[in-house]
Amino acid sequence: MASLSSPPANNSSNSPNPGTFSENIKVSIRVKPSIANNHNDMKHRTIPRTTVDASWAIRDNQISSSEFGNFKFDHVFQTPQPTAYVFDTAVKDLVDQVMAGYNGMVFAYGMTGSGKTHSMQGSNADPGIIPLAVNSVFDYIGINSPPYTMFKIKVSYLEIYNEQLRDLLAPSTPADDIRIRDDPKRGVRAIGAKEIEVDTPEALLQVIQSGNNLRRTEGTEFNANSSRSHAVVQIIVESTSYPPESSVLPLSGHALPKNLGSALTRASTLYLCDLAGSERAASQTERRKEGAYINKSLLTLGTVISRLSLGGAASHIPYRDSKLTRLLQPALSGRSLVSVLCTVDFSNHTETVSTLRFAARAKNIMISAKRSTEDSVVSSPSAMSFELANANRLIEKLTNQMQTLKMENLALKTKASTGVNASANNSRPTSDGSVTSYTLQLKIENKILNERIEHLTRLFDDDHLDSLIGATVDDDQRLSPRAKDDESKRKESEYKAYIAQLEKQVYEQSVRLRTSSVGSGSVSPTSTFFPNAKFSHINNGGNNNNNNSISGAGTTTPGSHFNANSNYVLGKSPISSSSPPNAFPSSTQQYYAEMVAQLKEEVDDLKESNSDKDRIISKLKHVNKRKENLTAKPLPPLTINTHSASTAHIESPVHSPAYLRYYYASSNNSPNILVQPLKPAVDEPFIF
Ligand SMILES: Nc1ncnc2c1ncn2[C@@H]1O[C@H](COP(=O)(O)OP(=O)(O)OP(=O)(O)O)[C@@H](O)[C@H]1O
Repeated sequence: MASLSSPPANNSSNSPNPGTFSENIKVSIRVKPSIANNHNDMKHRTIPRTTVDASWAIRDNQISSSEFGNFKFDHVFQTPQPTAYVFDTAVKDLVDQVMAGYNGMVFAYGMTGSGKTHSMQGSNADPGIIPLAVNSVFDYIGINSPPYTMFKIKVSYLEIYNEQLRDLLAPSTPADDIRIRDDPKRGVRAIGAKEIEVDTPEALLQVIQSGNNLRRTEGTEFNANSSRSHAVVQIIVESTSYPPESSVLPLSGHALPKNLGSALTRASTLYLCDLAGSERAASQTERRKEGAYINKSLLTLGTVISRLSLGGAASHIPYRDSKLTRLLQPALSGRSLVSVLCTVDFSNHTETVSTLRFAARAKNIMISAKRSTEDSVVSSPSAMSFELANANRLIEKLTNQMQTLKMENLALKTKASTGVNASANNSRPTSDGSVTSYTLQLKIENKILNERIEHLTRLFDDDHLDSLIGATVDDDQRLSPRAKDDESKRKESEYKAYIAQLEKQVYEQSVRLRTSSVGSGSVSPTSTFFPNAKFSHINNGGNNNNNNSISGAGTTTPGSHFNANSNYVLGKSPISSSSPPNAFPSSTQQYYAEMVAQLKEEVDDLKESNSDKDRIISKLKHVNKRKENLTAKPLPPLTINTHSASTAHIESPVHSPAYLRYYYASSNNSPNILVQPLKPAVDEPFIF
């Protein structure tokens, strides 16, 4: 296996003697899941069958067949290992070594439909080696890079279609303008190909995606989405490492020295290739022509690999026989680290054997990778800004990771506590998930704000207010809350005064009864004597009845005094003038007592309605205050963690379930919102 003759690749040093990295090419096999494992996925029924009957066994990274023998590799991957596992096992170290100044190449090789594009490009659900390598590059810059090292990342993306080079980042560039030449600094490279500098993984992935969109794919008999070209992403890494004295760089706010003296610059390239698949003759002429070119370049690649595997014994390596081998020459020539991923589908034994033989030959190739290095004098001003940029990238990355973890954590908690069964798509954030989530968040925020405005408008609407207060005081007049309050208080004091008056009468009558004889003839109080009157005014002083007249039997007219023409009269004048003392029956005292009790009840009712009003008024004051607060300082936005068509998980700065319930439950169109308060007011999350 690999022997190291240099310090570990990520141990970047400023030693003038660059390390040499000697090892065999790393070769891995990835076995496409069988149709039996994918019976729901008809697109896997693409590989032509052969009649060879052989069964393959996999053990300890060795693939064996009784008919074709044993093949031993660095790794053999099978379902259900995802591409991330393949990457971590077979590619990640190589990417780190490229970051430390070595050239490196990863390519997928195999027959059509066996999973090269699946492995290299992948999908949102199962990202491929290319996007994983991109993230790894920036991880290195943010986390593993040595101090005082600046990185510049550039990318180019070329396609070789029918032996013609095509720039996927500048498709209008004529094929003839892109030439493969020896560059004294970077070795063999495509001159004229566009290189785009990027400083975030997102930007790099976007550039690659724009190239993918231009890549030629066609449906063939063997693969519904077959790559008809070889695609080569080149990530060019330029790094500058400052000498240890850089550590005396003044802190920000102070002037930097004019130059930092001698620094080491390195340039290395990571080649990521998704090759077109070897294939049998197609029925369409166009496909046949493409297939011929594909096969020819793969044949040359096979020959180059075969010759390289002979070591010093091979006299001539035919790099120039195809554009593919010429472009990959720097990576194949033994100076680069190489990891080959061969994809096989056991359902086609002939192609499987052919691929395994290619892989076995590649495994024999010994490489001796050299770390590029060059002394240079670098002036300083950008040093700190690079450090800052690197630190910012790290912060951004860690923040994103934290967000993802929070989302996953919340989704898991929610699932555990509510039994909500998130779909596979929801359980894993997708690359465009944040955009969708952000849009949803804005929509919901918008909805909440609109509803709050409506709610507050309703509360402040005079009609609504009157109906609220009118319901408790039974007042036809549409008064302001304050006027209604005053009115109610006034009535209460009238009642109290009247009760006092009645009590006084009762007292006087009882004194009189004690001192007078009781005559015949009685006046029976009836329930109509004092109906549940709604007194507006009670004559409580200064009138002709000497404060003692009151009448009942029927309703009183609001605002009127008690009517003297009533059926029953209680008062000094009539009693003293026309009735004998016995005009007051013994039951009268009891009656008065009942009347007093009844009036007390009414007073209590009034008090209660008063306190209802107080509550409403204080609520209105509270709402008013909140309205002012809201206008002055809107509530912090809710954070949506995960969502699906029907459920969104939100962290809310508001700790009131009732508040949230109000704002979400009022619309039928709103999704179910699962709210987890930041500082939970309740133990369990609640669902509206
Ligand atoms: N390991 C795997 N796991 C799941 N699906 C796979 C796997 N390998 C391949 N497939 C599926 O098989 C189909 C063909 O794969 P893919 O397009 O990657 O083949 P290819 O080798 O790139 O073919 P071509 O050379 O024609 O471009 C795709 O639908 C892909 O998703």
